[in-house]
Amino acid sequence: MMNVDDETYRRAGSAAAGGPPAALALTGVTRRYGRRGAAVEALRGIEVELPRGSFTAVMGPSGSGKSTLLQCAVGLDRPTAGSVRLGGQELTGMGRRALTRLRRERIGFVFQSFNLLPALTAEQNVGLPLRLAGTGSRRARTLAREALGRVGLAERAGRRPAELSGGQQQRVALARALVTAPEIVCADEPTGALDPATAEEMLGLLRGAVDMLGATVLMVTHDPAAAAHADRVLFLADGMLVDTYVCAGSADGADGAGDRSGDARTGAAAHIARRMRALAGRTRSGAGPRSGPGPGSGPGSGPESVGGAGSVPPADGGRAAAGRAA
Ligand SMILES: Nc1ncnc2c1ncn2[C@@H]1O[C@H](COP(=O)(O)OP(=O)(O)OP(=O)(O)O)[C@@H](O)[C@H]1O
Repeated sequence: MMNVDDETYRRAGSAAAGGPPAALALTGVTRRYGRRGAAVEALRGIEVELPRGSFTAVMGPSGSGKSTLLQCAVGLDRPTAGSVRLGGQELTGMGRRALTRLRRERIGFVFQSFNLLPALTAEQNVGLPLRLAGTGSRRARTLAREALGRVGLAERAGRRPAELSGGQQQRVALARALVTAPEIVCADEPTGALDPATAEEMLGLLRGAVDMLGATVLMVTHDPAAAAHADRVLFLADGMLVDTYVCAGSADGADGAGDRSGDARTGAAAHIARRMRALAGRTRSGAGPRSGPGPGSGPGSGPESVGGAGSVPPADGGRAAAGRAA
């Protein structure tokens, strides 16, 4: 395993390189909350592209901007500056209704707390996005059953959430996220409420959605073992993208490419955990979430970079690392 340059991601995802547009592209994304002296810069100049059919994890200390990044990426929040493109379409200028529709039809969501409707059966929950998009009930039912079959819950289609275990509920949520064949699946701590064995099952299903269905997954997690299932891990600190790690099992991992064994993942998880510890140490030692605009004191601007080849050179306030993750 190693931390390699993200050239492959740039090539695979960049419309500028003549290929199809990336599933998702963030350019110079900044999100500032509040005003003047009380302003918090939750994101500062994020540059990232997610190629189609890739699995990207986002990690970082508490308050580093992970949720804000996810929300800006899927049109739930609006960047203060910068561009967010889904399949080449710019989201930042879209109206609220158009964004709601786009999210419903083109983005799948999986949340830590499952977010299933308790009065509906598993099948009805999974079919709901289709029904909202105008699909007829019979067709929605067929597709929902297929999606439930893919997560191993065909037999539970008639159960309500309260009659399912936590892991089963999260599998229903994944089936619901995938049923519209979305351009991106956005997973916010999808294993946060699951025990380790159930979490592994869930991550295997997410990984399978990428490998078998060609889904593009963007997942926020605090868990290095979960992140190790991804192709690439982005590390945020103080609103900046300060490091990236390409997992061994990724087709792009130069060392151990394609090795998705448990051993490879364990090694990747240990490596990711070390980088997180380094980031947490740096954040504790003085670079909390920034107040007010301006470059300078983030973890990426310290005397040494965090973690290796994808890290931030000290002089540029983090923008170079952001560029490398594009
Ligand atoms: N609505 C808001 N108003 C003001 N500040 C906000 C708002 N949302 C987030 N922030 C601030 O932006 C920064 C980034 O927050 P964010 O929730 O994105 O971090 P995070 O990495 O997801 O944290 P955690 O791991 O604790 O969930 C924090 O300093 C937070 O306090």
